[in-house]
Amino acid sequence: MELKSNHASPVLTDPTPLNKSRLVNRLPYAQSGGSFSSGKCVTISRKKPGKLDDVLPNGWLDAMRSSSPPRKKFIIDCNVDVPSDDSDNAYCSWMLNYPSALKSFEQIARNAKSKKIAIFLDYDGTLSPIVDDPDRAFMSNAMRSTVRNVSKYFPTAIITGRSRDKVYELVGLTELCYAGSHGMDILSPVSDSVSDDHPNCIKSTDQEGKVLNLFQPAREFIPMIDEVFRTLVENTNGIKGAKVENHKFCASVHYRNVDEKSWPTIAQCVHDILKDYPRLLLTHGRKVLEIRPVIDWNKGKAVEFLLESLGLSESDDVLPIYIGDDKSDEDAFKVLREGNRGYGILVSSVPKESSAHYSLKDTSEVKKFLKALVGWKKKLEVGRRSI
Ligand SMILES: O=P(O)(O)OC[C@H]1O[C@H](O[C@H]2O[C@H](CO)[C@@H](O)[C@H](O)[C@H]2O)[C@H](O)[C@@H](O)[C@@H]1O
Repeated sequence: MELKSNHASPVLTDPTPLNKSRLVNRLPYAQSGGSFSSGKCVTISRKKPGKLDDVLPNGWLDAMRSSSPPRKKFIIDCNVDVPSDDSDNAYCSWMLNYPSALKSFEQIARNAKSKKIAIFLDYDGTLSPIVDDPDRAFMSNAMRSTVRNVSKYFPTAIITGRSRDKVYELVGLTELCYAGSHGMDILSPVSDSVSDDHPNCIKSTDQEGKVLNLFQPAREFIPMIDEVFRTLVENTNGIKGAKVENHKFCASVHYRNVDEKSWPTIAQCVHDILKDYPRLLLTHGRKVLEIRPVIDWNKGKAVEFLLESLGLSESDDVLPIYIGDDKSDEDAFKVLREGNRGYGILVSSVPKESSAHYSLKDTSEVKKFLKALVGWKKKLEVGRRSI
């Protein structure tokens, strides 16, 4: 499989040649999955959910079980108290590798002093706590006003797995840049550093009529995702608690509210779909299975693209800070760590392997950290003015 990693075309070239089975499929964007008898078109029946006739790949169910462990209530402070149980103990030793961004604030501020900070924020689990109903994952007004203040002092972007429209509806701040569908849908400032004749980049306007760049590297997948979304809705219809979301460039199947006994059925539905769409792949989020295009694009690439759009990619005096809680945020943490360019901050109340540099326990610590950044910057500016 050939991956083109430049901005111009991150799309993976079709991994399977056009074959007969593709011609007989009654879903226009699906491939294979049907039988072909010479010259005759055979209608493919969609499988009824629950028919476990194919073996799920190893690890699917384990990954589903381990995703999004319950949040831990903190009664201890690793720096002060003696850990009270094994899990506290494990968390405290994990924090030696991922120190608290709040407790390390002075150190972060020292390194940021002569640099331009750019802030990248994930939404679910970072700005709004994880809740059972994805449609009710509201951010508090206090968090909203904190993010608004952050954007007064630093270029700020939200990078989320949700659709761009949905996250804008939830955040509602015109001052920010938004990247939806894990970075596959970016609305960013028009900049000289992003070429005008970019095939995946068109001019668009925001809610206030401002001209912006709209970057959608998976544009050609919109009808395919739409088709997959409709099939998933149909096939998971009988599974109590299942919820399917269409994020335009990816689709999500939530199983947080599904009885664990039915998780194999959910997994099978998704597995069956993926067999018919070799240009789509599965990723695991927090109690959610996500189906997205096989393209060389992720939240890390989105950070790089946004830095470029903001005119911040070419200098050493830029310090990007990315805060996120999910597996998909790891791509962004990696970009920052590997390029030795900034700080990844993982939001987690349980130990997790991560490429982040620091950690915060939950959304309330995220708010404290963002407030601390604003307070520090304000002081710095007052200090500079009085010199
Ligand atoms: O990249 P993010 O902003 O973190 O978005 C990732 C997914 O977030 C949402 O699902 C998660 O949050 C829900 C609300 O708290 C929760 O019910 C669900 O279990 C979590 O997986 C969103 O609904 C997904 O579509 C995003 O992909």
